Amino acid sequence: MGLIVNGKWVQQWYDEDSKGNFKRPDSRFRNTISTDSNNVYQPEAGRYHLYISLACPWAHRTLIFRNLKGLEDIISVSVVEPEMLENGWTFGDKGDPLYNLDYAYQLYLKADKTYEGRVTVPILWDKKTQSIVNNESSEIIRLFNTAFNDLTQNTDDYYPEALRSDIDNINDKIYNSINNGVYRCGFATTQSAYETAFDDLFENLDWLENTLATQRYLLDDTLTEADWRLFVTLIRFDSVYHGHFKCNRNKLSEFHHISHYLRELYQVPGIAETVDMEYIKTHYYASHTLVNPSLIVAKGPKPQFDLPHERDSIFIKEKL
Ligand SMILES: N[C@@H](CCC(=O)N[C@@H](CS)C(=O)NCC(=O)O)C(=O)O
Repeated sequence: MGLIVNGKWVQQWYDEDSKGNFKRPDSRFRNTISTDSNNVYQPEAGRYHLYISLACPWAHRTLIFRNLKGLEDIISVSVVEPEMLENGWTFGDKGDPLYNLDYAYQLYLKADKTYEGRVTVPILWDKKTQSIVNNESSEIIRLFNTAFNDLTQNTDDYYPEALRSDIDNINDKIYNSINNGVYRCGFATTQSAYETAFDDLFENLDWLENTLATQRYLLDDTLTEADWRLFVTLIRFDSVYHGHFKCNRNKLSEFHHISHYLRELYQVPGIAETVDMEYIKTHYYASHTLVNPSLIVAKGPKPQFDLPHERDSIFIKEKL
């Protein structure tokens, strides 16, 4: 674990404030892909490459959108090693498919030799200019949602115009309390920072359980980006966050409606293959040396996301 300082990789644990609250830094590469004539990054098949970790929930969002939007033949993808230790994300024996680099930080320096800061995934890379287009998942999924539609003819829209402000509002609520909330629990370094994050997380999971009792998705009957952003945290909850990050007031499987909602999303075509629970567990348990110094990977639980769900029957019945 570390960051780039003065063009060099330096080992360092995550940042926190004076009260022991975990601080996630802002992403630095924020370009877009569009047919705008003055935009450097045009939608082209084979031009872009996505570097991800299957463990990282933010990277997971981008892999999901690549599948949902039929971009598998347009944007290539590669997966870093599950463990993230002294050198940060590493490419391992398989190597970096583009430049045969060893570490993701070398890619950041290749894109910008003056880059300073954390080296995070996902990374959307441009093979043509040999630079990073964007390393912020919330923006990459929106690019994937529309930028390549003319190439794929896939016009499925997970951020429809009419729902944008509602999606943005719900994303903010869920990001702070749930997506980043589990990290605020796991990486807190004081009891009070942990307890504040924990209470906030479970208050919002209670709200979610009640919400999903009466509506199928976060934005009523429309499956949107907001659901996929939430999904990546829910799917990791019982296997990782409950134990490793001490989010243990309840298991997610004890929330009836959330569990059925989670199964429904998992069973959408193209999604199950984006989830590799053994890789996910290996990353968290065997990378966070401060949280789990033995690096022993928890053996359970056995995921049950393939079980039937009742979302069709409940919500169709309601509409009759
Ligand atoms: N805001 C970024 C966050 C990405 C992020 O924090 N990724 C984590 C993995 S889950 C990472 O690469 N961390 C490495 C580090 O901070 O050193 C996004 O959504 O893309």
